[in-house]
Amino acid sequence: MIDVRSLTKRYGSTVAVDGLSFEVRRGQVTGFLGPNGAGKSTTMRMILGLDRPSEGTALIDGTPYGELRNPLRKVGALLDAKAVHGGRSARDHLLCLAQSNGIPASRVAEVLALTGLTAVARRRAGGFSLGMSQRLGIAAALLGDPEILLFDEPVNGLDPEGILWIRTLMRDLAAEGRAVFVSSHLMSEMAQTADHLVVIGRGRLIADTGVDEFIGRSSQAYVRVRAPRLPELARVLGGNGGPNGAGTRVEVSLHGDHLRVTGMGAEAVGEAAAGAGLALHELTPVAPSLEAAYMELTQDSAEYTGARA
Ligand SMILES: Nc1ncnc2c1ncn2[C@@H]1O[C@H](COP(=O)(O)OP(=O)(O)OP(=O)(O)O)[C@@H](O)[C@H]1O
Repeated sequence: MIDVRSLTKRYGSTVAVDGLSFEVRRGQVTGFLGPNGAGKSTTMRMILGLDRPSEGTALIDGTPYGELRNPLRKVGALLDAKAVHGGRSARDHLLCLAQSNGIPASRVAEVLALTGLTAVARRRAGGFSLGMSQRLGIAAALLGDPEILLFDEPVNGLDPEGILWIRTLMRDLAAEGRAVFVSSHLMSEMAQTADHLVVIGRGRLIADTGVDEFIGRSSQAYVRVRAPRLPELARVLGGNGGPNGAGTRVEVSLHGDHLRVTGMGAEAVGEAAAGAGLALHELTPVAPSLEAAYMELTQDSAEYTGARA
């Protein structure tokens, strides 16, 4: 697990990261979202011991990265795909990394195969396309078979096939029980990949929430519910009413044969119905625009925003 506590980083008068606290757990993909300049890369660099925090801590299973005995076996990271010695072949680059980290050379062929690079393994990494470089960066991250993985904007500049590949890989790694922490400034991308979201703006935490709750909390999203005993269900949900745990008002309105519920996620609606012994015929989370939910949340915290028309 990654445990970030009151993490702060100042560069002169710039506060890049401001009292950030969150956890990244095993078995799920945690999306790290924020507008450009929000402090995502700086946070990742501090987790990896590449930058020293001004205040606070970032621990890997209770230990700072710099004190891990076999860091590559514990944590794999892709920060900058182009940060590879261009003159070496992909295979030599990985062999070198394996050797200096006490990882058996046989693992190199495995990660080359995993990332689809076997056929180009003897080619110079300097001549690789961005997509191939990303794959090589990911191969390096996987070399030590680590339990924890960090990817900084891994799909930047990739074609749809590359994006799908990375998305599937991250899901598979989480399904194997690893902690996957991946940054992005695009909500749409994370919505399809992440289980959990840590959203920051101007270095501060804005939301630390499951993807479903995040969508449910947006004012634009609602849950569509059909049930044989609609009026009763409306009373139960409305009666839950008032501000819910997240501080949002629950609103229930009747639209023909169904209810629209805002301020409550589908899971909560289902459980409230079950608690009251009411059957459901449909329970559909409707998110008109995830991007809009994200914009709504981060608009005040974007460092660089264009002038509004
Ligand atoms: N070495 C540095 N010296 C001075 N300021 C820095 C340094 N590194 C980052 N910053 C500043 O810290 C803030 C956060 O930057 P960071 O790169 O962490 O954001 P980010 O969320 O990763 O953004 P992006 O999506 O654009 O990469 C920005 O204002 C940036 O200009």
